[in-house]
Amino acid sequence: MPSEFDLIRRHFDRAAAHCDLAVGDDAALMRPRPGMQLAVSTDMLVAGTHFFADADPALLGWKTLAVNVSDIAAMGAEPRWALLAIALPAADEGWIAAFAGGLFDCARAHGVDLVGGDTTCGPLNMTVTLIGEVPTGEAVTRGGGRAGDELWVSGQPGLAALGLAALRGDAALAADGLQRCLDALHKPRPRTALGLALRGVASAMLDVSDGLLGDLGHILERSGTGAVVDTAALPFAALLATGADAALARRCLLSGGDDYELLFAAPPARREAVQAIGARLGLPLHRIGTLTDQSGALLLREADGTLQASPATGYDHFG
Ligand SMILES: Nc1ncnc2c1ncn2[C@@H]1O[C@H](COP(=O)(O)OP(=O)(O)OP(=O)(O)O)[C@@H](O)[C@H]1O
Ligand SMILES: Cc1ncc(C[n+]2csc(CCOP(=O)(O)O)c2C)c(N)n1
Ligand SMILES: [Mg+2]
Repeated sequence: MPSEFDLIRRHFDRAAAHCDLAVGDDAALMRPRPGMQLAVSTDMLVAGTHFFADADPALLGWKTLAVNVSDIAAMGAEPRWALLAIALPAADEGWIAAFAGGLFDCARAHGVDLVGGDTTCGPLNMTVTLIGEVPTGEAVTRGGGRAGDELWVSGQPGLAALGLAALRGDAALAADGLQRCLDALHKPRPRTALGLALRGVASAMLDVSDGLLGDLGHILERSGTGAVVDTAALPFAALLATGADAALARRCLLSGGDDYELLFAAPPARREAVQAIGARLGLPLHRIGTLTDQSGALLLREADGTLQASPATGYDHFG
């Protein structure tokens, strides 16, 4: 049976590109580049709550890091250093090797060093702490939105929630649609390049983890604004193309969660700049509404022009 230290050495100790001291000592040593602020975030994944216990370990490794990279991207920061705290029910080396493979794939794709962590025996869960860098004063927070700013969302929110609904037997999807939804659920692609490009363009930003309307509520709260969301501008077509029925597609897109898309506000004068960023990155950016001066009020404008108030509720672990 491998020891805790065998596991760390074999699976989690890899060359780190931009740190003075990584895995193996009591603490890691990193130097932020001059003129940079640190952006620090942590996110935990728990078996049964965030994933099914029999999930593919390589995909789980990817997602464990990706959901944290997404938070750093949402600040307009560059992800740099990660710490991984993991509890494992057993020293299953095949499982751990596959998990580490997926995690390091994501680390390589986003320029992240794994610099430390903690490995214990216990119910399966993992927590990554991710440290990023952003030029001092340039981070994009949730609180900079102003009435009149336009609201945008990247990519295709709703796919992951549809995938989860399918796994639970609550949605019957066409085979290729199901594949696309499961890929979104299991392998989120954090929008790092978009987050960086939106520095100096977006007035407020966050990543959508708990559902579009619920997370929009955080921007409204921190920015002291309201919002009108045009449901006709939301990207339903790709969800309907999976074979999902319209009511489920709407529920998944508006409040499903697990999207890891960026939701941001930008002044109308920056509309062309936003569109140019989307074109350069080959990433659809949807202009889905406007911030208003009615603090906290979230309204949905339907295709026929009618306005209806909507609660800004999203995924709630205790709700
Ligand atoms: N136990 C805690 N102690 C201190 N701060 C916390 C704690 N839990 C959450 N926070 C802070 O509360 C804020 C909101 O946390 P939350 O986890 O909802 O972030 P999020 O980015 O909206 O969601 P996600 O967890 O999906 O990334 C963050 O600033 C986070 O650091
Ligand atoms: C097995 C299983 N059950 C439910 C979900 C959905 N889910 C869990 S937590 C969460 C919000 C983000 O969490 P947090 O705010 O903790 O980052 C979502 C959308 C899933 N992916 N797998
Ligand atoms: Mg977040």
